[in-house]
Amino acid sequence: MIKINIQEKSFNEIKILENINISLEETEFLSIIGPSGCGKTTFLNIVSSLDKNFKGSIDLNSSNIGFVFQDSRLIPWLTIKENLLIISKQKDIIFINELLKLVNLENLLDLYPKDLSGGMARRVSFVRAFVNKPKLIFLDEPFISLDYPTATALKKDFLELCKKFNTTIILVTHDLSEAIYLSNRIIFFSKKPASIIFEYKNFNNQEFNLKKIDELKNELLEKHPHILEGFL
Ligand SMILES: Nc1ncnc2c1ncn2[C@@H]1O[C@H](COP(=O)(O)OP(=O)(O)OP(=O)(O)O)[C@@H](O)[C@H]1O
Repeated sequence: MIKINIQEKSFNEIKILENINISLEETEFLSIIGPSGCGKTTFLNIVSSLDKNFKGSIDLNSSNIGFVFQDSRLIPWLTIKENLLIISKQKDIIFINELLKLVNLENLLDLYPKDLSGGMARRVSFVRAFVNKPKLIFLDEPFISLDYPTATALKKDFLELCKKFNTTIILVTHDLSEAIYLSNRIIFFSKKPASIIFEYKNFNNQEFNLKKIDELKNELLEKHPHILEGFL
């Protein structure tokens, strides 16, 4: 069980987050959605212990965590193999090869990041998050600026990896359709100072079906129009 209790986070006496209490079961996939600038990245920085300057407490139940960011953050002078090995605690090239195979990247090991397309580099950054078999992965808008087919294929493969390794996920996104497709729980933040305004849980989104996702989205927005507060 992961326990997040953020009573308050401020920058220069401006309150950014308040009263955010979340308990997360293992293997849950939680999406956090909220208006631009409301404090989602600030939240992720606190929860992932990058930022310890806040009132409250975080209990992750594990220190083995992975990250995926908006950009790939691969080290340009290292090959893909070296980029993955450098963060691998076990230096386990067999496991890395297996991961790359799962996302159809097995032929890239000796290439450099500059040799990859943006979509392939982002794929590698997803693989990198799994290299140490983390209990928990944090993702900050990881599908942003990818074209639709590339993002869709990557989302499918990512869900497979999450299932295979029983990983708990916290994803920050602007995109409600993406959150509905990927997660089994969505928490909506208000505009700044962000607090939880709504939570949506256990919806049936097992298969990728655009029509179904749109229906769920429209139903949600019709029943709970206040979740759009701050977006408009
Ligand atoms: N280091 C900092 N010092 C001062 N203010 C900051 C700092 N980091 C973030 N902020 C402010 O905190 C607020 C929330 O920023 P944050 O990046 O967490 O929002 P966000 O919801 O992730 O935004 P976006 O959706 O645009 O990515 C913003 O007003 C931002 O200017």
